[in-house]
Amino acid sequence: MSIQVTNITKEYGTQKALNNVSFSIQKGEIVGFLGPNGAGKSTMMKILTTFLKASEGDAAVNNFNVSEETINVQKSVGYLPEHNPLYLDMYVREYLQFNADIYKIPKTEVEKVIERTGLLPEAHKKIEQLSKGYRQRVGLANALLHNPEVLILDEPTTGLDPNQLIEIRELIKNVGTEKTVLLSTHIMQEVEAICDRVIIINKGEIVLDKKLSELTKNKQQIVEVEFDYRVEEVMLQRINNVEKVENTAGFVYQLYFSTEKDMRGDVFDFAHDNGLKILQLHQKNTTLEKLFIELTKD
Ligand SMILES: Nc1ncnc2c1ncn2[C@@H]1O[C@H](COP(=O)(O)OP(=O)(O)OP(=O)(O)O)[C@@H](O)[C@H]1O
Repeated sequence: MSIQVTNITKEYGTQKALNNVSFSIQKGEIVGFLGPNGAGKSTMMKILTTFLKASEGDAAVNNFNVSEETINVQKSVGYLPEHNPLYLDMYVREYLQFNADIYKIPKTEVEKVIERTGLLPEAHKKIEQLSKGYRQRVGLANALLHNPEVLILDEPTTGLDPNQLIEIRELIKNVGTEKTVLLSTHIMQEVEAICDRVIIINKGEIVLDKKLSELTKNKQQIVEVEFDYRVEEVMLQRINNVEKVENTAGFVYQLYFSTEKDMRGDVFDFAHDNGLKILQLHQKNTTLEKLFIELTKD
């Protein structure tokens, strides 16, 4: 098992940030740790990376106990903290070489991670000159330097613009083909885009732990479609299995279906039969979003 958490409780004074939390993550899984602000995500990650001690319970990373075998845990884990601390006046390559020296990592590894994280064009720049997306890449490169088996990423895409977001997600997905990844986020689409499994935490307790493939088996489905022309909602209601139609903007419609069948083909046929052009068409899975709201509301 890559990560094993058993009945972890963490108290800050009288406040319980984590309450009897247990889960395990197998080698090679990419798991999204999803929860609203203050749910306890960072606290859990700090315990797994040995920065904090739990008040009660036990955890192991790569089969090393976090309170007894801290050095081995640190060797096994690459950690990107929420507020990625960087020495802004250092150059990218210099910063990574500096960290490699501290941990006695060969310089050749620095070049490997620079290449792997797409930092080559920026490696000669000062960190302060980099965009937020590239700074996150530096953080990720730093977390990968010692080639750890497990990556723990605390909100790695917060504050990134849509292009950077896609790039960093791709990078994480790529890295995740070889490593176990636990990443925290508030963003459901992120989990859907990157993860195999989702753990939702609310007020220090796990409220859901499921494979994404199990969630998508759900029968609810929304197809969002943009036509080149206005369409009467009663017309759209004629498409098979439509339960509800919403005109969300201009000629954009959300069609709610209650079936496992992928309905995009039927929407395409509808457009074709009615002489409409489709400007965009995609299927949205509402399950995770609905579950999140349901499970984390007060
Ligand atoms: N050092 C601390 N001292 C006291 N309380 C703390 C400390 N760190 C966190 N907390 C509290 O513990 C709870 C969980 O915080 P944590 O940072 O783990 O949540 P989170 O899910 O990571 O939130 P966010 O998404 O906002 O980063 C919060 O109520 C927070 O205020």
